[in-house]
Amino acid sequence: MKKIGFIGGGNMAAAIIGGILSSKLTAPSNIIVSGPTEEKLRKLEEKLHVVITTDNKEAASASDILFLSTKPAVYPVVIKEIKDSLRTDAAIVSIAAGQSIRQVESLFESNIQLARVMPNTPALVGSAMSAVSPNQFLTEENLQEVLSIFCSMGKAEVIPESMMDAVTGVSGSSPAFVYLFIEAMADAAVAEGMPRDLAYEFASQAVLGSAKMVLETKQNPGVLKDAVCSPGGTTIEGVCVLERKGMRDAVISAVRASAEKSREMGKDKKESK
Ligand SMILES: NC(=O)C1=CN([C@@H]2O[C@H](COP(=O)(O)OP(=O)(O)OC[C@H]3O[C@@H](n4cnc5c(N)ncnc54)[C@H](O)[C@@H]3O)[C@@H](O)[C@H]2O)C=CC1
Ligand SMILES: O=C(O)[C@@H]1CCC=N1
Repeated sequence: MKKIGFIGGGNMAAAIIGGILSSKLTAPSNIIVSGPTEEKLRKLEEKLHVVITTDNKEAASASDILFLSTKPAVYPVVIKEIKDSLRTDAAIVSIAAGQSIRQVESLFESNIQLARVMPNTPALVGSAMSAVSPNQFLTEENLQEVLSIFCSMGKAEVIPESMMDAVTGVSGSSPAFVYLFIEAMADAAVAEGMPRDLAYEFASQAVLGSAKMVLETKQNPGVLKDAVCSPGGTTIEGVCVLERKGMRDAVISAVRASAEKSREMGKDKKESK
């Protein structure tokens, strides 16, 4: 069984590990996580029963598939630390926003097998949307391994790297936008007298069901929207308010701002000067 390592055991690593374990892709004993804070790692160990270490090199040398799951700013430090400890055929999975394949390759200073991936936190509940871009050295076998990991926790598509900034906005960051939407809908229901827990259940199930309608009926969202708006009814009143308040413009601007930030982070330092 392949060993899977994580350099950095934060939110996204925990979501991916949770996804891998719930789908029973591998046993917790085949997963090793490294990080600087022993106390934080102990919590992961207690919850997920994975192997932990404060030594990044130990995690790197033990792994066939190694996730770089620290913040992008820490990449230069951790890559310098681990680059001489990699297994010969190891595949590196970089999940950092805005870190291009070229940037990561140049930090390793060798022909590493690399997949740039943008997952999202719904991995934890088996509903991730992940995008995978392989570099030229990633073998077909390792690409399939990486895809099987991300398919075990939701959907995954191989995409050209040029689409990665758009992906970062539309699926990497967008869960936060959707949570804002759910929270706001629930606040409104509470204001109308609904208990808070019931309000979250109703708002979340409505979002889940609507998303399933788009995915499963494959109808245009505009057609599905029209079917909810009875003539002279309740829904069109709400739709008119959202249009007046610029909801579409706000959402488009938010997704594009995330994509733009990713693009900016991906520029080489000398390019951005
Ligand atoms: N949170 C999300 O929804 C998503 C995050 N990502 C990417 O995942 C990466 C991690 O993001 P989060 O989990 O949100 O951040 P986080 O802050 O929760 O996790 C980062 C982890 O790295 C650890 N770390 C810091 N310095 C380290 C070092 N020198 N060696 C080893 N570990 C170190 C920290 O202790 C922390 O546990 C980022 O690159 C981000 O762009 C990608 C897609 C979605
Ligand atoms: O906020 C971030 O930078 C990360 C990447 C996508 C989602 N979270």
